[in-house]
Amino acid sequence: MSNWEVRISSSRGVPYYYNTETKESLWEAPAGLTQEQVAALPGAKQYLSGDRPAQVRASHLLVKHRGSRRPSSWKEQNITRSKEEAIEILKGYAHEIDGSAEKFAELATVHSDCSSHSNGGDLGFFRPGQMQKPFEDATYALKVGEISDIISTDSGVHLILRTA
Ligand SMILES: O=C(N[C@H](Cc1nc2ccccc2[nH]1)C(=O)O)c1cc2ccccc2s1
Repeated sequence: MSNWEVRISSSRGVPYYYNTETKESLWEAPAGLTQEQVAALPGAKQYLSGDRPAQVRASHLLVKHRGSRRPSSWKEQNITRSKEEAIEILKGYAHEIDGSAEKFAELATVHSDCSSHSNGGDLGFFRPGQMQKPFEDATYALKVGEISDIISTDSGVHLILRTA
């Protein structure tokens, strides 16, 4: 079939159609595709059927490493730890947090390499397409009040607490 897939526009937070072969983008479904064919496109289930709540809210505790997109933070001008070290550090925090939302906010405030540390790690509400994909997927997979396993994005390694 065609090389079309459904993506989300991060600037508009709405779905669009992208042809991976021609690199063409369309706001509306490509002509010539039946309803069934559109529904079967990669990404259609996730972005077209609206099976994800419009927005979620989460806090996170980020530990950056030398491979992070921006290996610097309010805490440390030049972050040189390895990803493996960052994971070990985060495992220690996860153990200390032990499922407590209060402990999560406390440790995020002191230890998170994200500027959201100043608000207990709270990122506020966000919609599909606004945060890095692994972070978004991990958040949507959580129930409200649940804390994620360690997840990795281009920014570093995170623990996520879904709050809404
Ligand atoms: O991207 C941010 N901060 C980056 C680190 C980072 N990378 C992230 C990737 C996914 C989710 C949160 C993330 N925070 C930085 O400080 O280098 C954000 C900070 C804040 C603060 C308040 C609300 C949203 C955001 S998003």
